Amino acid sequence: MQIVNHGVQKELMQNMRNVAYEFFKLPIKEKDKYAMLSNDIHGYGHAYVVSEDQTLDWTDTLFLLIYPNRFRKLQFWPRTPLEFKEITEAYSSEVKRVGDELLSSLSVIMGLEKHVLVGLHKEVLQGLRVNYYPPCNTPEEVLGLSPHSDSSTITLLMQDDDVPGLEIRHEGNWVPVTPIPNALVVNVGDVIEIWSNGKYKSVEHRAVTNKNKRRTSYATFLFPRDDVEVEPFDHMIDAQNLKMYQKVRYGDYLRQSLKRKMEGKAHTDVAKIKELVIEE
Ligand SMILES: O=C(O)CCC(=O)C(=O)O
Ligand SMILES: [Fe+2]
Repeated sequence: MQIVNHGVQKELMQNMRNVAYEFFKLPIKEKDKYAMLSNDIHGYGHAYVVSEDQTLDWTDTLFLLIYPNRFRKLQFWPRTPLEFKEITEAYSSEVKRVGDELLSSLSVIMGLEKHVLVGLHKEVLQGLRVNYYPPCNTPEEVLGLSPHSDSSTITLLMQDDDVPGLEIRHEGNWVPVTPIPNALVVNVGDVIEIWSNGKYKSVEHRAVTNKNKRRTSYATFLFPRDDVEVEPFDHMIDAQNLKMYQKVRYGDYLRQSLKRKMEGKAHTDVAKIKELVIEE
């Protein structure tokens, strides 16, 4: 879904776009000062290696853990432009407010008290991934971001207003998510899929490239702490809806799925119960 009237000021959204673009415009040498280390998720990085033919996705990314504050690794936060930190903090705190509200509503929709879902995270972790897709001469030959679902609980995504690119898989087809100016796109992530025993499916999506225009997207992921054990809620399981997912430690699940990222939803197999024994 896309949400509007979320209360995040459009000036703040635009400032976030501006500082991110200032960063991606820097020479590679400057950006590489924040380069992601091979065993880490923080910092500036290039695309994931995707398909068997080793095609790279047409994107540069910057990933930062924002909350809880103690998880920040400030050495990976761009110092150019100067306002980057301040604006990223202001933007993220606003998105956090909207995210908390969404988690409360989801909790109620899933038949739980308002605060239960947030509580189950132990702490809600919030990460920001900025994806920068330069214009691409051959958009039919390369993807911006290969098909995947997010390993988060939910994702709140800001798109550029004037350049489409995001597509979701619906009934076997790729359907563009046409940007609504200043809306936030909300994706159901894998954690909701597991908790709901598959009733609310994480959405498979991808980003395509554009021949003439650059595009940037800003994905805020909300997810549980590593030590949280995620499994379907008892009240979502019955004789008609057998338990489809086994208990997984979230940290293990996340690491597994980052390794296999971008093969559609293949990484969710880690949590799926392989053989369902149906008792008469
Ligand atoms: O660029 C987009 O719209 C999609 C980004 C995305 O799916 C992600 O960062 O997980
Ligand atoms: Fe995504």
